[in-house]
Amino acid sequence: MPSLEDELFPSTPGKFKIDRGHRQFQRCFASTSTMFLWALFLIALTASYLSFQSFVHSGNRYLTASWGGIHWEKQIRNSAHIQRPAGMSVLVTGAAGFVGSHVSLALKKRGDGVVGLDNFNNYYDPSLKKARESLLNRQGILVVEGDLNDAALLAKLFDVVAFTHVLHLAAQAGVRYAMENPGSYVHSNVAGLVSLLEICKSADPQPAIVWASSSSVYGLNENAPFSESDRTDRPASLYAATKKAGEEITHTYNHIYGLSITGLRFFTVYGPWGRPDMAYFSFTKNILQGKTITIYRGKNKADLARDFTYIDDIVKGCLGSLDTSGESTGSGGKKRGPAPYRNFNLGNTSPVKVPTLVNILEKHLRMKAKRKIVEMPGNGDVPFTHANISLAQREFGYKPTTDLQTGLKKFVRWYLSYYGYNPKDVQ
Ligand SMILES: O=C(O)[C@H]1O[C@H](OP(=O)(O)OP(=O)(O)OC[C@H]2O[C@@H](n3ccc(=O)[nH]c3=O)[C@H](O)[C@@H]2O)[C@H](O)[C@@H](O)[C@H]1O
Repeated sequence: MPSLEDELFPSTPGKFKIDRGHRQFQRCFASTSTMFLWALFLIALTASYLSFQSFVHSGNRYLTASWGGIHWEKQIRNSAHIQRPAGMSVLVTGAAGFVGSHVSLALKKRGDGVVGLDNFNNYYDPSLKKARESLLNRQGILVVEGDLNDAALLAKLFDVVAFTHVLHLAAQAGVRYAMENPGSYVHSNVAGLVSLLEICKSADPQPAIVWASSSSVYGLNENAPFSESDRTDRPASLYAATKKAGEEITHTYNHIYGLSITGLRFFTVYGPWGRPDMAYFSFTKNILQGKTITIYRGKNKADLARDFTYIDDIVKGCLGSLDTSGESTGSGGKKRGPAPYRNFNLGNTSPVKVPTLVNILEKHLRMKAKRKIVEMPGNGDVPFTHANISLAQREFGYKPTTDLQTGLKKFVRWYLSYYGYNPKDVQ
């Protein structure tokens, strides 16, 4: 009997004498088999294509990802290592940021384990973030470069370390920038927050979460000082709206999954290693460079005022919140009982007018500012902020101790040394 190959491509046509019926049967059989072979061939081809694609995809991840591997995991474990009895291992998001770097150092200093996460974006000079990272590295704190929205990275971090706490400070900050780049607020403050909470809720054990909300949630509230029980449903900027959304989103995760949540409403935090986009920082830079500074003024020529809060006081507030956070009750995505849900004001309780802030800077810099006073543009600013801190005082003894004069003096000293000014030339 001829082979199928012979039948398809006979070497000597007419070699075989086959009767009609038999020939028809053979043709039919041959075409079915051919189709079968082609089908097999196509399936094999598709399978190889798909596995090649998946190889390329995963290969790319391993080639481009800045994380992963045995050495990396060892570094993470070392960084998270707890060195005091009953200490905590904390994942600090935004660790290369202003507040994040200060709190990370304070945690490490008292013997807690710290792993940082930061995307080092260029909202402001990333070299300042890198300089803060170097400080952290010198104290044995690793800062992983990555975004909150990278679920695979977050999951991996929780695979490697059973974090007891997450201090979530990574965010798109800045009130006025929200009009320029609204998407970045949604990306970090809403999508990024949910991405982080998804991992935390599934973790076993679940960590307790302390995160940065903002005084801006009070928006158009006119009760002074601002209390946690005041209305927060009239935000004046998209930034404020995303922080308010964060408070609602975290409430949901507390309610459904038993995550312990503490939101901290920071009031205009300032100090050494601060954020260049903030007024006290950019005023300092411009005064030193002899440039004009723009000072906003409210309705009826009323000066704007802020409850400026010094970084060391904020650090104490963060530590107090972490220490009293209580435990999450769920595990692996299942709630086992009610967990704490808290929001606290962390302010200074003594608002200062913006022109007074400028007077203080002039005194420390021994230079006169060139002032331009303009009416507050409708860009999300609120006329004043003022914190009532009695709740945080009661819960964890929060008591700010640095006034604006003292705090700005420390900031100016840091600024001059960091940017290489000779203080004698300035002061
Ligand atoms: O507590 C918060 O939750 C927020 O605090 C901070 O916001 P703000 O209180 O707006 O601080 P900041 O920009 O320093 O402006 C201070 C004052 O200077 C005025 N201001 C500002 C710029 C300028 O050129 N001129 C001017 O008069 C301005 O009108 C204002 O009156 C954080 O940036 C924010 O991320 C968030 O954390």
